[in-house]
Amino acid sequence: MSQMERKTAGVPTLKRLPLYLRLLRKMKESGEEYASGTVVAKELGLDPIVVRKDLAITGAVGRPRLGFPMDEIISAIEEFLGWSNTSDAFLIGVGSMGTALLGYKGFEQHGMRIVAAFDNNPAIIGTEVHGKTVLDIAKMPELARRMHVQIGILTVTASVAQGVADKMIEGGIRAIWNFTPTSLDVPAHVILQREELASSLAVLSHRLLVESSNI
Ligand SMILES: NC(=O)c1ccc[n+]([C@@H]2O[C@H](COP(=O)([O-])OP(=O)(O)OC[C@H]3O[C@@H](n4cnc5c(N)ncnc54)[C@H](O)[C@@H]3O)[C@@H](O)[C@H]2O)c1
Repeated sequence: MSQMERKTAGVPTLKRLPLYLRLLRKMKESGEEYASGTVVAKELGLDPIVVRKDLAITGAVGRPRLGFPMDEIISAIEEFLGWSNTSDAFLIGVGSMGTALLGYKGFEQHGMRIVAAFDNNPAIIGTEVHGKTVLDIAKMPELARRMHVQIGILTVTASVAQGVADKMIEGGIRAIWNFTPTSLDVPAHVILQREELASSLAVLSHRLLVESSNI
């Protein structure tokens, strides 16, 4: 499929697809050969109509009364998310957050491999963190270019985030996963995804507050 033909989906659908994938991989492991939207919806506590629409957008075709052949639906979701080919990523800022992300082995199952980590602190450069030797940030743009790295994970101190993002872009990085609270200014061709634990916590705290006042 060419880039021009590729369908896109809304953010809520994109966020649900990994949940389906995790469940379907588990179902496959336990020997199931077909998956129906109804079963997926029931397992995940979602509306079956929503699940059916989400799965339809991946282009997978269900069989009457059986559902989707397991391998087909799994490949269709992986393909749709761009997870069928693993993309290389650089991580910049090997502090508490960066170290935690470097230690997470699950990213490869989700289409991303952290191939190198960088910092500017001489006490950190050259040390090994979760099996990766931390490199000097000064080498990052040149290495990104040479290795054709497309994804940059930004876990530096907030005040330097823009400058480091500029360096990523200089190195040809096209997608930045921004864990800092800094709003980045980037050219239109660069994809930004901001991760904010405080936003999720706000939802949790508010729901707890409402539930508590209703008891
Ligand atoms: N997204 C979230 O929900 C969330 C949660 C906690 C922290 N954060 C943010 O994540 C970032 C990292 O937090 P942390 O607790 O790991 O901080 P930290 O101080 O432990 O780590 C920051 C790292 O960035 C490095 N660094 C600083 N300037 C640099 C530069 N110019 N080039 C390369 N490396 C540089 C530092 O040497 C350090 O190793 C912060 O911006 C913080 O606000 C985000």
